[in-house]
Formats: sequence, structure tokens, C-alpha cells
Amino acid sequence: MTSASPILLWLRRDLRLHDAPALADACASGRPVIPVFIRDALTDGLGAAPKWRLGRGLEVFSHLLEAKDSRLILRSGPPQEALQALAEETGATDVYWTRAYDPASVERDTGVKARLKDAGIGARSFAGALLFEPWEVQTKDGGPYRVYSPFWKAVKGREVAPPCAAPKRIAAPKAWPESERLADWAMGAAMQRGADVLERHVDVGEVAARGRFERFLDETLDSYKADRDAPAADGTSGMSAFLATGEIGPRTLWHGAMRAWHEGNAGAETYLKELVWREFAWHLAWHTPHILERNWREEWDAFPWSEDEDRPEVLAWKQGRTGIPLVDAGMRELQVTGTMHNRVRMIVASYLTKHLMTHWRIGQRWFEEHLVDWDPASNAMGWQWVAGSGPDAAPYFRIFNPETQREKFDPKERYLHRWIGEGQGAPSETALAYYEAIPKSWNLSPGDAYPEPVVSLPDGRARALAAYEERRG
Ligand SMILES: Cc1cc2nc3c(=O)[nH]c(=O)nc-3n(C[C@H](O)[C@H](O)[C@H](O)COP(=O)(O)OP(=O)(O)OC[C@H]3O[C@@H](n4cnc5c(N)ncnc54)[C@H](O)[C@@H]3O)c2cc1C
Repeated sequence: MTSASPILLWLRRDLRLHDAPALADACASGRPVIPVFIRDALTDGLGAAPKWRLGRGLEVFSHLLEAKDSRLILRSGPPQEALQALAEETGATDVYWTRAYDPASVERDTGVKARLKDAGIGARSFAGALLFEPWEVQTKDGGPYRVYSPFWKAVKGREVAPPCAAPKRIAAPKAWPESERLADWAMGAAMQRGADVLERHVDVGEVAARGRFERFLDETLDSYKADRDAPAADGTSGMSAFLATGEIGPRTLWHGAMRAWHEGNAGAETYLKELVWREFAWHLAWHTPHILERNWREEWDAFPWSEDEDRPEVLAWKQGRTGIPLVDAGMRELQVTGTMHNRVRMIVASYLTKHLMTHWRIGQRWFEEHLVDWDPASNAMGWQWVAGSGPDAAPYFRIFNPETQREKFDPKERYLHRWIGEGQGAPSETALAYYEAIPKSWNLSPGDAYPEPVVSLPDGRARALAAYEERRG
């Protein structure tokens, strides 16, 4: 093959033009580049909301590529077969991709690399999804970190490669290979009628991500430290879903916030620390992948959490009808927007695992199904942090009280009014949107009365603490 043979750019969670080293390197070679997304078993296995969100991301990214006279080629099946077939059809001699770090992707990618090499096709993976490769950050003893604060201390002064510019040009092949049609993949099918509601609340694509981040730096970062915990304020960056699809890269966020920090911005350090929580989650998932599936601390295996999803109080939690307003508001926000404020995530997770004594895995799976920003590492770490079973977790006996949390973080009840319509003369549009988003089979309507608590806060707390004390023996 000549050096002008095409490069297949295998896209996964890197749907962007800026800060994309695999794309930048492929373009810098001067060779034709064929961007391809493969719908494989991992794509098919995604939860309803993240799959819908990925589908929308692919649609918007394909338009970005078209504006550069390029295309997004879509194929289905096992990636090694799809890539080999494409290489044969196009004469491509190399495949480039951005590394992923969850165990299933690592196993897939290792197999693909070996198969491509056997077939005489070059395979190169690139950094770009994280600020630091998980194996590059080590304790003095050469091991991984298990506690966040020393991890932050270890990384805050490190060099992070600057984001590379978007390529000016993406050279096209002489002939484009056939592509499947995104519409035929029906990525939003499992969302049913909820997709129309999500559509009204979710921004998609690199242009939207970069615009939002710029506005965040200019208008919101300064007050981030003070406002990030107030669920009614638009006080956070809203970058998580863009990061999950790779429509913005973490280096872009890091350097943007770092610049602001050096200029004396009051919120910048706090923001960088939050970004590093994401890194820490991936560091843990890489070094201790069992965090994604079971108690990080084995001693929690004996804890009497219920794993029965059919209990009425678990259904009430899922539906946002526990009778505890802040918990219900968060669970309804999730149905309507596919996301939930971080503080409220902690509160609903604490209520499920402590007041309702339910295994964190049930909540983890519910989030996996409903979050448009679903990220396996941050989700698992978040749940295990709240439940007490994770590394560096909140102690189990520290039980969030949703009432005092509401008084502190939503004193004017703006967040509650946004999401809970019952008892309001004129419910907000968002509170009513919940009834459009939820499955019809739940049989709920705006005329229903607001429920009594399924478990009172003092009873739930006492029961959780008693179970904890018993376990401690
Ligand atoms: C039970 C639970 C489950 C969670 N599941 C997810 C998930 O599936 N996907 C996800 O992206 N985040 C998850 N988080 C973390 C956090 O809630 C979201 O990252 C945050 O709400 C996203 O909003 P933002 O982008 O406006 O955040 P900002 O406050 O603007 O923070 C900037 C970025 O920092 C990172 N970040 C902030 N807080 C955390 C955190 N606690 N852990 C890890 N990274 C963080 C995110 O990448 C975020 O986009 C979870 C937290 C909990 C308690």
C-alpha cells in the first residue's frame, strides 16, 4: 500500500473536532481519513437515555464532518470484522482511535488491535478522553491512589497537554464506502415518548458544548464555589453529557479553568477539583474495576441491603413519589431532563441506600438507564461514595437528611416548585412535563394528590443506623 492509503478513524466517545489527538494525527499525516462509528454489542447494551443521547450526538457530529467535506460512516457488528471489511473495501492500512478505560472496552480494543495486526493493518490508540492516563499517576510506592485528596495534590501541578486545534481539512478518500443509516438504528426507541421531552432540555454537539463552556467561564465560574450546591441555580458548567459523548475534551476544560485560576477567578480551583473527581473515578475504575459492579470494600457484602426491586417503596423512589419532596424533585428532574443536580444525586442515593435500605446497585442501574451523562466510572464511584462501600467514601452513619438539605440548599423552594406540581395552583411547565415523560403504565396524572412519606425520615434513619450498628457487632 502507498503512504496515501486511507486511515480509518474509529470513533467511539470522541465526537469532536477540537482537542482530538487521534483525529489531529490522522489529518496531519496528509492521508485520506475515513471517520467510522460501529454499532457493536456495547452500543446496543447502553441504557435508554444514554443511547438516545449518543444517537443525537452522532447525528450532530455527522453534520460537523459534512461541513468539512468529510462523512461519518456507520457500520454494525463486531468491530474487528467491521474494520477489516472497511479496510478491504477502501484500501485503508491503519486504524486510529481514542482510548477507552472501562474493562469491557479495554477487552474489546485489545482483541481488535491483535486481530488488525494479524491482518497486517496498523492500529494506534491515542489519549484524549482523560487528563492523565490512569497508570501515569502513582503514589510514592508506585501504586494507585485510593483517596481523593492526595490524588488531587498529585495531579494539580502536572503538565496537561494543551488541546490540539481542530483540523483545517479532513482529506476525503477517492470513494466513500457505503454507510448504514442512523435512523435505521433507532437509537431512541427505548425512550418511547420520553424522547420528545428530553429533546426540549438537552443540548447536543461540540458547538453547543464549546459555547456553553465559554459562557460558563465568563458568567458563572466566579460564583461556582458558592452556587454549585444550589440545585435551583444554573451554577454549574453542564459539561457532563458533553464529556460522556466526547463532544468536548477534558483538556479544553482544564486549560480554560486553569487560565481563569491564574487570573484570580474565585471559582476556578473548585472547578478544577471537580474535574479531577472524574479523573479519580476513572483511576479507580482502571485499577480496581470491580468498583463498577460490586462493593469496593468486601466487608459490605454482608450488609443487609434489600435487592428486591419490586418493593413499593423502591417503585416510589423511581417514580419520584416517596413523599419526601427533595428526593421526589430530583427523581422527576431525571425523568424530564436526563440529568440531576449533583447535590440531589447524593440525596436521592442516600435516601435509597439508607432510609430505604436498598442496595446501591439498584440505584446505579436506574441512573445507567436514565442519565444522558451516564459515565460508568463516575456513576459507580458516586453510588459507592454515598452508600459507604467505596474507597474514600462518606461514612455510612452520615445520613443525608433531605429536609435539612432542602432548608440549606433550596431555602426558597424554587427547585421544589420547578419539579413538584401537586398542591400548586399553577404548576410549572417542568413539573407538568414529568407526566409526559414517564411511562404511561405508571398511570400517574397531574391531578393525583402528593403522597405521604413511604418511610418517615426518623424511622428510616433509625433503621439504617441499627443495621449499621448490628453489622459492626
Ligand atoms: C450517585 C451519583 C451518580 C453520579 N453519576 C454520574 C454519571 O453517571 N456521570 C457523570 O458524569 N457524573 C456523575 N455523577 C457526578 C456529578 O453528579 C455530575 O458529574 C455533575 O452533576 C455533572 O454536572 P456538571 O457537568 O454541571 O458538573 P460541574 O459541577 O460543572 O463539574 C464539572 C465536571 O466535573 C466532573 N464532576 C463533578 N462532580 C463530580 C463527581 N462527584 N464525580 C465525578 N465527576 C464529577 C464532571 O465531569 C463535571 O462535568 C454522579 C454523582 C453521584 C452522587
